[in-house]
Order: sequence, then C-alpha cells, then structure tokens
Amino acid sequence: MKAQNPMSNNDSALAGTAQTLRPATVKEHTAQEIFTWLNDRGFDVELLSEENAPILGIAMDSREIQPGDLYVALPGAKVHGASFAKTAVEAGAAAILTNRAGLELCKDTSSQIGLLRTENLRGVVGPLSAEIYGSQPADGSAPTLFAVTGTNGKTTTTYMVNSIMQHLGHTTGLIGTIEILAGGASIPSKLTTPESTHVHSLISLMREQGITSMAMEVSSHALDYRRVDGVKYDVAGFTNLTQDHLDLHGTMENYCDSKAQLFTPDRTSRAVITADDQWGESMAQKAIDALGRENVVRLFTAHGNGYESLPELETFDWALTAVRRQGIGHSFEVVRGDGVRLKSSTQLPADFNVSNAALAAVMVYEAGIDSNALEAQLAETETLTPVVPGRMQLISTEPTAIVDFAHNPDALQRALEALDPAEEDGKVIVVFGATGERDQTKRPIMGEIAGRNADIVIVTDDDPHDEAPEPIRAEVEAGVQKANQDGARVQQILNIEPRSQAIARAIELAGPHDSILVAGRGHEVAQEVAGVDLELDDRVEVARSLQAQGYSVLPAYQAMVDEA
Ligand SMILES: CC(=O)N[C@H]1[C@@H](OP(=O)(O)OP(=O)(O)OC[C@H]2O[C@@H](n3ccc(=O)[nH]c3=O)[C@H](O)[C@@H]2O)O[C@H](CO)[C@@H](O)[C@@H]1O[C@H](C)C(=O)N[C@@H](C)C(=O)N[C@H](CCC(=O)O)C(=O)O
Ligand SMILES: Nc1ncnc2c1ncn2[C@@H]1O[C@H](COP(=O)(O)OP(=O)(O)OP(=O)(O)O)[C@@H](O)[C@H]1O
Repeated sequence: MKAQNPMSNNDSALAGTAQTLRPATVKEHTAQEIFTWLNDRGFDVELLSEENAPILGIAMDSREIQPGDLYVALPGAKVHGASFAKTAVEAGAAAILTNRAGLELCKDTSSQIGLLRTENLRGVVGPLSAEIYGSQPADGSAPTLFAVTGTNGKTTTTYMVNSIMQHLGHTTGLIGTIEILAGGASIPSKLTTPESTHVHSLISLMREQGITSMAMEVSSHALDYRRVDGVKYDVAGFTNLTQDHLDLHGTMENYCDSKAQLFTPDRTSRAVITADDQWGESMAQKAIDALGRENVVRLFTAHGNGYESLPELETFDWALTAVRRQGIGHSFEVVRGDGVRLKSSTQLPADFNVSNAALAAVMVYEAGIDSNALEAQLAETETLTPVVPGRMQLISTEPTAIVDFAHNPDALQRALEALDPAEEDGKVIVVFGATGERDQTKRPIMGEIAGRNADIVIVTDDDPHDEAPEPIRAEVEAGVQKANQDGARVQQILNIEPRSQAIARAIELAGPHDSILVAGRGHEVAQEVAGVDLELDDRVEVARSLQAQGYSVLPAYQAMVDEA
C-alpha cells in the first residue's frame, strides 16, 4: 500500500541531509509483510513478534529514526546497533530487524514492537530499502542510473557524465564525495557512497523531483558494506586501480575483487571498463565472466606512442586517440572498432582527465543515447569541462598554482607530471602530507614520488584524524629523503606545519615561471586534527599567499578570498 511519508513536506523536499531526507511517497508494510517479502526472495529470516504498526521507512542508525521506521540494528566494528534499540523505539521505530546477537541486546525493548531476525543484515537492507522507498519502479520512471568505481577519477567522471546528460537536456542528480546534487540543489554528503537506506531514499526523492539521469560514485567500501545492494545501474564504469585503502582490503587482489562486485548482473546492465593495464584487464575479465562479453565494453586510454597511434581494436571496443594539447587541456577522439568516432575536448588539465572524459563519453554512448545528439554535444568544449571542486583547480597562471585532491601514489605522480613547467628555468614545488589512520604504507611511497618529480618538496599535515601528525610527516619525509639519496630531482626538502604556513612558504619560494601543486585536500574546507575540525581551504590559502607576494589570482579565487 502506498503511504504519504508523515515527515515529508513538499515545500522543503530537499532541505536536509542524506541522513534525514525521505521521499514523499513510500510503500507501507507490516512486520508480517516484510517477513513474507524477504522470505519470498529466498532470504533466511524469522518473524519473532508481529505488531501491526505500519512501517513507513527504514534506518540503520538509531540517531536517524523517524516515526514508523524499521530499525535495522547491525553489528559494527565498535558497537552493536541493537544497544541503541531503546533510543530507536523512543524515536518512533515501528519494528526492529537484527541478528541473533542483537536479539539478546534488545530483549527489554523489543516486546513492544515488530521484531525480525536474519544473520544476513547487510544483504537484506538494500533490497528492503528499494521495496519500501520504491527507488526503481517497474514502470521505468526511475532516472537513468550511472555508477563509476575505481581508485581515482570517480568524482571527475561522474561530473562529466552529468555535464553530458545536462547538455542533452536531462535534469541530473549526483551522489559523491564532494556533494549530493539534485538538479540545482546541493545536499551535504558525509560518505562517497551513502548507506543503502540513504541511497534508495535519495534515488526515489530525485525521481519525485523530476530528475531523469543520475550519476553515482561507488567506493570499494560501499561494495564491501553492501551500500548499493538493490540498485540496478544502467551503465557502470571503471576508471583504474592503483594503491589505496589497503588498510581495509589488505592486498591489491582483494581490492580488485571488491570493485569487481559492481560489475555483476544484480548491480548493472552494462559495464565500461578502462583496461589500460593489468588491473584494468583483470577487471574486464571479471566483468565478462559475470555479465557476458556482449555487456562489457573495454576502453583503452593509455596514451603510448605520443598519443598518436590506435591500439588493436580487436582487443578493445573503444580507444582514445588523436589527443592534442589545446590550451591547458586537450582535444581528443574516442573511436570504436566499427568506425564510430566521438570527437571532443576538455579544458581540465592533466592527461588523466582525458581518460576520465573518454570514459564519461563512452558510458553515455553505451546507455543508448541518440548518437547524433551526443556527437553534437561532445563537439562543444564546455560539455566535458565541468567545474569539479578541488580537482586540478587552477588558481593562478603566473606562477601556475594548482589545488588538487591527489592523496594516493598514482594520483600524486600523475598530477605532478601534468604540471611540469614548459619553461626550462621553471621549478616544480609540491606541498602535501598523508592522512592519519588510513593506509600507512602509501606514505613513504608518496614521499618518493614527490622527490622524483619536484624540485622543492614541502611535507605538511593532511587530515591526521586521531593520529599524532609529526610521525606521519616523518614517514612521508623518509620517502622524499630516499629519493634524494638516490640522486632524484628534489633539491630542497622542508617539513612545515601548520598547512597554511607550508602553503605560504611554497608561494614565497616560487618565481613567476614555477609551478606549485598543493595536493591532498582539494575541495575540503575543514582539517580534522585530534577530533577537532579546523577551518582550512587550500584554494583560499593559496590565493591569499599569492596575493601577499603580489601575484594575481583568477577571478573566482579572488571572490573566495573576499568571502573568507
Ligand atoms: C570503516 C567503515 O566504513 N565503517 C562503517 C561501519 O562502521 P562500524 O562497523 O564501525 O559501525 P559502529 O560504529 O560499530 O556502529 C555499529 C552500528 O551501530 C549504529 N549506531 C551507532 C551509534 C549510535 O548511536 N547509534 C547507532 O545506531 C551504526 O549506525 C552502525 O550501524 O558501518 C557504519 C554503518 O553502516 C558506517 O557508517 C561506517 O562508515 C564510516 C562512517 C566511514 O567513515 N567509512 C569510510 C571509511 C568510507 O566508507 N569511505 C568510503 C570512501 C573511501 C574512499 O574512496 O576514500 C565512502 O564510500 O565514503
Ligand atoms: N583517471 C585518473 N587517474 C589517475 N589519477 C586521477 C584520475 N582522475 C583524477 N585523478 C587524480 O585523483 C584525484 C581525485 O580525483 P577524483 O576526485 O575525480 O577521484 P575519486 O576516485 O573520486 O577520488 P576519491 O574517492 O578519493 O574522492 C584528483 O584530484 C587527481 O589528482
């Protein structure tokens, strides 16, 4: 039965966060109906108390409960969600779904409400959210759904997909690291991929708001934690796989397997895999095994032979070719074996943005979009030049100062390669650090990359979180020192905190022909040190420091400094 969500108000349909927003219309169930629905789909579930209060929503955190919700109480790394059953009931939960361990914890509260048990809690919560919120109805009224996974390039590629779809006349939605967008409205985002309850409520909400196309970043955490279960994408794309998140996955093989879960029949109809290296090849093979050859498209974007030559088109379905420098970006073509040719360009700097643009163009093509209209839009440079906050953002041209989100080895390497100055006397200066608590093995590796690709390396703090910042900097610096001992490019190594002073020092050291990269934090506006969020926007710091040295900055950043 359809029900009006009591907490939803059309006037403020988009005022809230991913955690609080709900669609206006939901499908009402009793605990008994939830049990039958799950049972019919082969889930092993038990109904322990069948109170008939209507279930109107679903939440997996007691702090998010709205009246009528099913509270899914999950075991966690720190605590079992069932310890918060009392809070959930007080907030109006109509029923609780938990596992055996949870039943024990909520036995004092659960007698008053519907109670269900399964040992596969994360496995059921996505499909159940899809059922309650009606995120992808059978009538096909859901938006066209795109997903992008990979170590680097997810955010940029989703912005590019959306930009193409907007130029084709769609109203678009986006879920990703920087923000959640519903048409023109921005909804704050905590995670790259929200929890499954939020993913489904957001998709439904966007459908109600007239959004016809939506692009989502899907992290490997999301796939392991089953945050996109119950979502079926029209096209899912893969950018690349390089070292990151080994704290969660342990090995690159496990990391690859996590990402490969996106390319399975339950989750996507078609896959576009950038298959430039062994990990791309491996991902393509996993996708073919799961989806069948006819549903997997292999894209080649590695630019050997000076960008000029096409690889074997029997091996790859699409290939990037004819890449030429144009302004700070590139023009390029993506060609299919049968001769289909998409010509385009992007003004986002760096060769990796050409790969991201090629992937976005092919993903939209493979969604079955009218190819003539698509070709016409791709021919306009602005189509693949969206503003992507904090990704290769150019703050000034003299010196060249760029703020970028590179926070892992491959991204740092590629960002540094992209800003090597054309002038022979130009130096490259890099300011960066490493995140606390996350993958520690990448710290010296990133230091070494900086030492090999820059003349001046300034090691500073990223987000130390609850880890002591000084040892993190020391681990990064050890990598820079190693590069120095090996006779690499680096001439000067500095270790400076706080980050604002490191940025100011980099600009003081720069001449007009030099290039400065401030890497790691991109769009972020708060630095988390020992549980405290300190206000810090690299773009504002760079612009301020440039002005202090008498350099001019691009108008958008002048405005940011004025506002700050
Ligand atoms: C490492 C990780 O991903 N942890 C996830 C995991 O947390 P956990 O097992 O520690 O949960 P817990 O704190 O023990 O709590 C157990 C349960 O009790 C609930 N709870 C807890 C407290 C309370 O008062 N009430 C309540 O109901 C929690 O919602 C949870 O369901 O389960 C939680 C609930 O499902 C997630 O929110 C949490 O993500 C945290 C917030 C997180 O920061 N994740 C990051 C690392 C992440 O997922 N990042 C990726 C991107 C990575 C990248 O590419 O850079 C992302 O997609 O954002
Ligand atoms: N295709 C690519 N290959 C390698 N590096 C890239 C690529 N695209 C972007 N980068 C680099 O990675 C950084 C992050 O880019 P982006 O935000 O688009 O990726 P992401 O996968 O969403 O990352 P995250 O999940 O960490 O937010 C950029 O700032 C840039 O330095």
